[in-house]
Amino acid sequence: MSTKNIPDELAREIAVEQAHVDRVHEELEKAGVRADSVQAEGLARSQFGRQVEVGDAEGAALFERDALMFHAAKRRTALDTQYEGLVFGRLDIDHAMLRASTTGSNGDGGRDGHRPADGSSGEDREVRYIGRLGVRDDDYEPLVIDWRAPAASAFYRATPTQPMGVLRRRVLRSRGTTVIGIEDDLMVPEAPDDLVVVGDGALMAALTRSRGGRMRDIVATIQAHQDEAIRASARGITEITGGPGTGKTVVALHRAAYLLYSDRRRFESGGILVVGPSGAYTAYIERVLPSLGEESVILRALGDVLDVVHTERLDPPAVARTKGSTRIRPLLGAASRGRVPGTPTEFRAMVAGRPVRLEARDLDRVRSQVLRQHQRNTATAAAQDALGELAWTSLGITGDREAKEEFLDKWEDHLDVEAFMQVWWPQVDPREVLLWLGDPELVRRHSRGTLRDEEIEPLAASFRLAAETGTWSVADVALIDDISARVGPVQEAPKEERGFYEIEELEDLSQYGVTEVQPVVSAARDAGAPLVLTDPRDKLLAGRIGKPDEYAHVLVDEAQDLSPMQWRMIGRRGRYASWTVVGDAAQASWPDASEATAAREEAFGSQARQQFHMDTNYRNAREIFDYAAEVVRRQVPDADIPQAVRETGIEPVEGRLGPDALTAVREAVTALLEQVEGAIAVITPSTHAARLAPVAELGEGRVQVIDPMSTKGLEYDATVVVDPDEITRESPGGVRVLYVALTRAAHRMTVLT
Ligand SMILES: Nc1ncnc2c1ncn2[C@@H]1O[C@H](COP(=O)(O)OP(=O)(O)OP(=O)(O)O)[C@@H](O)[C@H]1O
Repeated sequence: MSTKNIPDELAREIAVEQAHVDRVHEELEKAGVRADSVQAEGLARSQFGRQVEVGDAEGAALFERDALMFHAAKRRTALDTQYEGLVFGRLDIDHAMLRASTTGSNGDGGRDGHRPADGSSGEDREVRYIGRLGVRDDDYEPLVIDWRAPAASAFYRATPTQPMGVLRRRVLRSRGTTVIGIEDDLMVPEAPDDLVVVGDGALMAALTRSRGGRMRDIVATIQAHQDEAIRASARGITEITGGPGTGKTVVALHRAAYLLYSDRRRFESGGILVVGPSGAYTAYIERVLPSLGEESVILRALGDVLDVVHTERLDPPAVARTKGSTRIRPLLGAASRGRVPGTPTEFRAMVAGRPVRLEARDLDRVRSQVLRQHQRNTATAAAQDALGELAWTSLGITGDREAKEEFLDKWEDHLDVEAFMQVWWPQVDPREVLLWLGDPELVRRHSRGTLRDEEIEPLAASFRLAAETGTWSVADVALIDDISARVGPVQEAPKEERGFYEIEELEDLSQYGVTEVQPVVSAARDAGAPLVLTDPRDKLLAGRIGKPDEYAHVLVDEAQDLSPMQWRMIGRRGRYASWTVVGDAAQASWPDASEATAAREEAFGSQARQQFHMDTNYRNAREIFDYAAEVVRRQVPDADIPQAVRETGIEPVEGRLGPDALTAVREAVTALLEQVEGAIAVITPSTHAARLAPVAELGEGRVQVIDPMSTKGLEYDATVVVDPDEITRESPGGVRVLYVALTRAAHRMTVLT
């Protein structure tokens, strides 16, 4: 075996790998040119009709190639945007060893690479390169194998105890198309003489690097137990649990890429939805899938699940708790079924020569009866029919079938009836229902004892705040979705319905007891044009809420934080989906675990489960994680505590905030800016947030001042955790939220008490 890290040897090895990487890029260039010409040719054919007769078989082959080339080109655009190498791994396999082993045969996927080109010996030896996508040469020989292909699995699964025929696993580090480093792991006790071993191991190199503002993929260093979760069956519910920093998020994202590879037809057309806690989180992870060549996954924060509402605003914890609990559902149900404020309480007209008079009680009865069977927004015709029946009954005529039919026929076409229906049964936007609930009396009446007295006024006040500020809160989004499922999608008013005569009719509504008419579909929403809305009400009601999109796979991260109402919202999008669910109970901010579990079970249905538990912390230096674990263990004795693998010898620094918090934090940040190269977060409770904001100006964009809840799922090179006691006090999740804050730093942490 050769000696480690001799510069000449490393340079020689890099040159060998560079030669192969160059060849791959040449091939990819050729494929790009072919793709362009195929695209141009396809365009010419579609423009001039099918002038060239192509035999069926040839046509099919051409189509296949078109698709392949197009796909390669599409992926290449994704790859161009990031600098990590296309080829990142190499396996040196000994097939004789593989045959001799009794345990190592699974998952090898057969011979799929090529003979060593670098002078290494042996008939049984094979070299396989692993990359972000598969590339073949003109003879269809694989130059690189897609990391998700079965033939690549040994790259992730081989270990010294189960080498799967692998002698050496090599990770190539590249910048653009240039190989800049090599990290080898030997799978056998002694490497054959021709196999040089360099580097200190790829994982440690990856973990010690500095953290920027975006999560990076881990395709070159996926660990065996992570690979099992990534490649697990696409069916049913896959649960990934584990403590902080154990790679749950990054593993789940690689799983999404794997699912697309393994069943592209199903998952690309059916769609994959990834839901995370906040906009900061989706911005943090948004590069991972494109860097793996996948762009078709939809990322949504909990405040962005509906197409027309985008919000980051959080309610005060107590209000968020009321809104998140299913105890609010009776209120939403009653409000959605109730009388639309401002609509008529009486109907009077002459129909078929007979005077009809219906009172509030009659109208309420018809409304309840229709809404027992229909969604309000699609039940206009049913309501008009039911009202006609009641109108007939109210006349007290019995046994005259012909007269009844004549009456109902007239009823159907009557202009007064039509005009009445327009105002009595308007299309109801689910968001308007919430605005009605700004009235505490209405909340009290409709909630029928399911809400506590002290919950009612703060809840109503939160809807009034929405109306004043023109912003919904994150918890409101699930309520809007719930009401939407009850009232049904708002039907776009067909243009002819707003004919001239109707406008005239609508003008004289006082005879129906209507005092004020508000157009339910506002002009701004009707036009569909991008408008800058300044009126708070217009802002709240912008866009039209349609039916929820459904997906083939739903991935929920930080699942422990979803409220029961949020589970219901996500469940509506995954009724026929398989799921990947990622979470850690010890980091939960939602206080009522059992209610959330019930809602989550309902969303999953009876699908089969598979569970994967991650127990190695790859994020935090051991010293930092020990500090955090100590804090959480005291109050959450059953917390799922992982093992941190990386020691730095640098303990967290404890200091005092003192009377001048800004100076103390500024000093801490200034010191950290010297010590780390990447991102730094000042994690502060809201009490200090405004005062500490100026610290963000230090360090040219490297420093962020952020609240503890918003750091969910994120990580930094270093953190300053401000006033941990206050973080615990102000967060609904208490010490669990402090635990989140204390586990965000990879390399250094300062805690100011
Ligand atoms: N196999 C690996 N190779 C390199 N880095 C890894 C590996 N697994 C995890 N990591 C890194 O560990 C860090 C933590 O990963 P991730 O954010 O996915 O953890 P998590 O379990 O979701 O954490 P939390 O629950 O605290 O949000 C990331 O920087 C990730 O890239």
